[in-house]
Amino acid sequence: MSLRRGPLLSPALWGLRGAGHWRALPVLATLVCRRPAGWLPWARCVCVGRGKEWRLPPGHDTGIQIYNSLTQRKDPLILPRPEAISWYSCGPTVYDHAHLGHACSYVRFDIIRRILTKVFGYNIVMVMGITDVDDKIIRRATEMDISPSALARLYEEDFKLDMATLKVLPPTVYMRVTDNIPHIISFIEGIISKGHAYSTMKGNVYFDLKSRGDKYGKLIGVVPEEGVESDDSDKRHASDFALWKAAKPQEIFWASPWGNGRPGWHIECSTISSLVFGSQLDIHTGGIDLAFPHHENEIAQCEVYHQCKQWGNYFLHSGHLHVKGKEKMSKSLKNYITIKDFLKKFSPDVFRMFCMLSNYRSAIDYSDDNMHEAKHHLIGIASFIDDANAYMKGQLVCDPIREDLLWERLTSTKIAIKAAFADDFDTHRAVDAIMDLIQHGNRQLKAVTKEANCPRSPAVYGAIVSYIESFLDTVGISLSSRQFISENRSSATLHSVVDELVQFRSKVRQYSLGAPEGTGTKRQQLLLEREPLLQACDSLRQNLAAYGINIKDRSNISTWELLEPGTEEQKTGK
Ligand SMILES: Nc1ncnc2c1ncn2[C@@H]1O[C@H](COP(=O)(O)OP(=O)(O)OP(=O)(O)O)[C@@H](O)[C@H]1O
Ligand SMILES: [Zn+2]
Repeated sequence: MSLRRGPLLSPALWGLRGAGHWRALPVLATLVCRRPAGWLPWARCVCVGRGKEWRLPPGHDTGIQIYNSLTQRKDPLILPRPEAISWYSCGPTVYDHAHLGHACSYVRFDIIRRILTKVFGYNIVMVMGITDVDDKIIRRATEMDISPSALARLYEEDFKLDMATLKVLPPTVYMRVTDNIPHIISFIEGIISKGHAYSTMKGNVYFDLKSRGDKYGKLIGVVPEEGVESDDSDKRHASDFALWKAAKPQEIFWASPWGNGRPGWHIECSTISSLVFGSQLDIHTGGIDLAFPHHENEIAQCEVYHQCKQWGNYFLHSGHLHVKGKEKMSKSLKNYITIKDFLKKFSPDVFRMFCMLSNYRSAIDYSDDNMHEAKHHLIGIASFIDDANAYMKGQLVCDPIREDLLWERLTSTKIAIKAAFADDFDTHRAVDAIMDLIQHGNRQLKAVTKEANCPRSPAVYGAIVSYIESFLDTVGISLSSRQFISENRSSATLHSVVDELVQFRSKVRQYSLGAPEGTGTKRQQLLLEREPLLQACDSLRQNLAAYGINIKDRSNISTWELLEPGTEEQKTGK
C-alpha cells in the first residue's frame, strides 16, 4: 500500500508493511476513509470514494441483488452472457493443513454457488488458482527438508480431500501457479510494454503504481501517495508492488527475460483468470483479507493489461471466522482448528448449517455453543421430517389438520426464501423461514386425537417435507444419514447410555430369575409370566452384540465390554 508515512505513523503498524502483513490493513483503511479528512493521525491518503467509477454491466438482469465490494452496496447482478457466469476464486496457499477459517470462506461461497445454480438456474464456470509457490511454501519446505513442489502437492491434495468431505463442489478447473509460469511471464511483458511496469538491475519487476494515477483504489477507496522504502530497495516508489521476484540463493526459480526468479503473488490470479475469461470477469471471490492489497492489485494489473475500464464486475468478500470474538482464525496466530480435528467432533452438515446462520459477509465466532446451535437446527428439521413421515404413513394420528393454513404457509415460505436468496444470498433469513414453516407444521401434528377415523391430510405434509428436503439439497445439506446426530456424539456419552441400558436389563433379569412368592399353581403362573421378560433380556443381549457390545451374565449380575469389530460374536450376535 502506499499510504504516505505521516509524522505520527505508529512504528508497529509501519513495521507490518515489510513483513507481508498488508492484508491486515483494509479494515484500517476503511475506517480511515469514513472519517472526516485530517482525522487520521498516522497516515495520509486520498479518499476517492469506492465505486465512483463502477459501471453497471450491460446484459441480462438476474433479479438478484449482490453486495459488491467495489461499490460497498447491493448492486443488481447483471450478466453480459446469461448462459454462464464467469467466477474466479482465489484458492489456498498450500503449505499446511487447511483450517476452519479456510473452510468457512469456501463453504460460504459454495452455498452461494449452489443457490445461483439450483435456485436461479445459472451455469457457473469457476476457476480456482492454487498458490503452489510463495515465501511460506519455500520456508516450510526448507524446514521439512523436502522440495517446495513436493510439499505443495501434498497439501493441495489434502485441501481437495478436506473440501470434498465438507461437500464443497470442486471448481470447474483448478489452476496451479507453477503450471502457468510462461503465461505469467508474458502477462508481465504485456504490462511492461504498456508502460505500467519496470524491471530492475537486480532482476525484479515492479508494477509502477504512479502510472495508474487515481484509478488505483477501486476496492479500498484510497489513492496511494508516496511511501518510504528501505535503502536497499530497487523500487522506484515504495508503493510499487512486485510482479516478478529475482531468485534468492538456494530458492526455487524459473528462467525469465529478467533473470531467474518467480512470480509475485497478485500476478498469478490476474493471469490465470485472464487465461480462461479474457478481459471480462463476472464474479471474483475471496476472504475479506484479500480485498487489499491482493484484489486491488489484481484489478490494477488486469485493467492495464487488457486496457479496459472494468475488468471484474462484482467482488464478493466473505467475513472472517474469529476465535473468542476478536482474532481471525489463522496459522500465524496459532489459534486454528484443522478441518480434520473439527470433523472428529461435528459433522460437515453442522458446519454448513453454522455457515448458513449468518450472512456470508459477516465475521462469525467459532465456539462449541455455536456449533450446538447449528446442530439443534438440524435436529429440529430431522425430527419434523420424521413426524411428518409417520403422519403420512398413518403411524401418528392427530386432530383434523387446518390444511388450508399449511398450504398457504408453504407457498409464502417458498416466496420468502427465494426473496431472501435474491437479496445478497441471505441464508440466515432463509433458514428462519424454514424453521417457521416447521413450527407451523409441528403445531398441528402435536394435537393427538381421541376421535377414531378422523379426517387426515397427508398430502400437505408430503409437500412440506419434499420442499424442505429440496431446500437442504440446494444448500448442500443431507439429513438422510442423520450423520450429525451419531457421529458427533462423544464416545463417553454412548458409553454412559450403554451402562444405563445394561443396568436396567440387569434389574429386570434379577427380578425375573428371583424365586416368586407362593406355592403350587400360583407360583407356576408367576414363573410363566416372567418368561417373556427373560426372553426380552436375551434378545437385547443378542441384538447389542451386533453393534459390538458384549453383555456377560454371571449368575444374576451383568457386565459388558466392547467386542473387536468383525469378531464371531459380533457377526452372529451370540
Ligand atoms: N479465519 C478465516 N476466516 C475466513 N476466511 C479465511 C480465514 N483465514 C483464511 N481465510 C480465507 O481462506 C482463503 C485461503 O487463504 P490462504 O491460503 O491465503 O490462507 P491464509 O489467509 O494465509 O491463512 P493463514 O493466515 O491461516 O495462513 C482466502 O480466501 C482467505 O481469505
Ligand atoms: Zn488471488
